[in-house]
Amino acid sequence: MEKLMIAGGRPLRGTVQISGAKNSAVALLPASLMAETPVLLDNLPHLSDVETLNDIMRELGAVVTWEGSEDTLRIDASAMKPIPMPNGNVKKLRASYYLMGALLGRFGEAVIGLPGGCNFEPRPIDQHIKGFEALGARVYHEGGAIRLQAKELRGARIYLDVVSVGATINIMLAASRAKGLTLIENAAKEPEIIDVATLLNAMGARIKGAGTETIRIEGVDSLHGCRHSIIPDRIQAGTYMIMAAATRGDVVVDNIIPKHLEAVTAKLQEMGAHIYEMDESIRVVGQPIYQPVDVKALVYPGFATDLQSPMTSLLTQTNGTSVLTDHVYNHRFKHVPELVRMGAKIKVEGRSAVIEGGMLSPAKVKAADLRAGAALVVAALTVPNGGVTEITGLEYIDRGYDRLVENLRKLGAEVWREPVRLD
Ligand SMILES: CC(=O)N[C@H]1[C@@H](OP(=O)(O)OP(=O)(O)OC[C@H]2O[C@@H](n3ccc(=O)[nH]c3=O)[C@H](O)[C@@H]2O)O[C@H](CO)[C@@H](O)[C@@H]1O
Ligand SMILES: C=C(OP(=O)(O)O)C(=O)O
Repeated sequence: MEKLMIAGGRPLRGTVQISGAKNSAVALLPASLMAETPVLLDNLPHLSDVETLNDIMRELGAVVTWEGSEDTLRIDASAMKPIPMPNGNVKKLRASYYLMGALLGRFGEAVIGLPGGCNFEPRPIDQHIKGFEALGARVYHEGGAIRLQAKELRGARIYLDVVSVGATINIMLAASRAKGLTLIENAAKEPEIIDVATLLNAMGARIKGAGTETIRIEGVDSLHGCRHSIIPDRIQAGTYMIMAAATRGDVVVDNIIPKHLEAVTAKLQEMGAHIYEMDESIRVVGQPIYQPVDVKALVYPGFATDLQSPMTSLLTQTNGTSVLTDHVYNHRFKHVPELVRMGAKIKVEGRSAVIEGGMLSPAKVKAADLRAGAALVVAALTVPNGGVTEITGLEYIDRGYDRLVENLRKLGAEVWREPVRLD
C-alpha cells in the first residue's frame, strides 16, 4: 500500500494531456462484449477500474489484449459466455452494473453482483431494474446479486423517474438487441452517453437522440466489431483546471472538448481566474485574489457532481464565504472532515457545504472516495511554503486519475508516492 506525499505551495505551470474518460471507458468495455467480432478501443485511460473490467471480461471468456499503441485495447468476445458473476471483481467497481445490460442484451441472461466502487451515499439501481423489466426481463434479487432472464427482449417506452447516467446507458445496451422500438424518456444527457451510443451505432445498433432527453433505439439482431476512440475525460480535465486556479498557476489542459467544461469555465471566470479557450484545450491562469461564489452541482450540462469535491478545496482559496450545493448526490461530503483537518473552515448544512476562505496547513489525511481524494490533492497543492501533506486511500484516486504523479511533476509540483509502513 502506498500514500501520496505533496509538498505544497508551487504554482502549476505547463501543459497537461488528458486521457480518455473513465466514465465512458467503463461503459464502452461492457458494450464491446455485445459484438460478435473484435472491437478496438483507442484512447483508453490507464486506471484500476479499467484493469478490473479487463479481468472480468477475461473471466467471461473474452480475449482482451493491449495493441501496438499502449492506449488501444482489442476485445474479442466471440467465444464469451454469460458466466454468473455474483461476487469477486464485480464488487470492486460501480460500473460493473453495465455487465447486466450488456449480457442481458446479448444472451438474454446475466447474474451480476451488486456494484461496489465509491459509496459516498446509498446509490440505488432501481431505475436500471425498472428499465430491464419494461424490456421484458424477469429480475431476481439473490443475496448480493441480481439475476436477469428474458426469453425475448421487447422494445418499450421507459420514463426514468430520476435522470440517471447509469440507467440510461444500461437500458440503451439491452434495448439495442430488443425486438422493436425503445424510447428512453427523461434520459441523462452526459457526453459519455453520446460516446456509448456512437460505439453501439458503429457496432450496428440503431440509436438516435443520445445527448437529448429522449433516446430512440430500434433493436437489431446482432452487433459486430468496429474501432472507436474514447472521448477525453472532462472530470480529469476539470480537476486540473481547478488545480491550476488553486495554485495560482498557468496551465494548458490539452486534448479535451472545451464545450464539455463550460460550467467549470464559467465558475472559474466568476471567481476571477483568467481562462482562454482553444479548439482542443483550455488555458487557466490563476490570480492572487478570488471572489467567493455559489456552486450548484447538477446533471449535465450543469456543474458536475464529480467536480464538486475538488471545487470545495478551491473555494477555500477565496476571500469570503461560498456555498456549494450538490443536487445530484445530496450527501457527497466525505472530503469535508479531512479538509477541516487541514485547517479549512467548512460546515455541512443539509445538502450544502458553506466554505469560508482561508489558508490550509499540512496534515495526514485519507481519501474516502475517488473525488474526495482529488479534493485532498487540490488542497495539498495550495499548502504554503512546501508543507507536506500525506494522503492515504490512494486506491480510490487510482480509479480515476491516469498518471497523476507523472502529470503533476511535469507541471512543477513536488509530489511522490511512498509505501505506507504498517507499524
Ligand atoms: C460510472 C459512472 O459513470 N459514474 C458516474 C455516474 O454514476 P451513476 O450512473 O451511478 O449515477 P446516476 O446518474 O445514476 O445517479 C444520479 C442520481 O440518481 C439516483 N439514482 C440513480 C439510479 C437509480 O436507479 N436510482 C436513483 O435514485 C442516484 O442516487 C443519484 O442521486 O453518474 C454520476 C452522476 O453524474 C457520477 O457521479 C458518477 O461518476
Ligand atoms: C463516483 C464516481 O465514479 P463511480 O460511479 O464509478 O463510483 C466518480 O467518477 O466520481
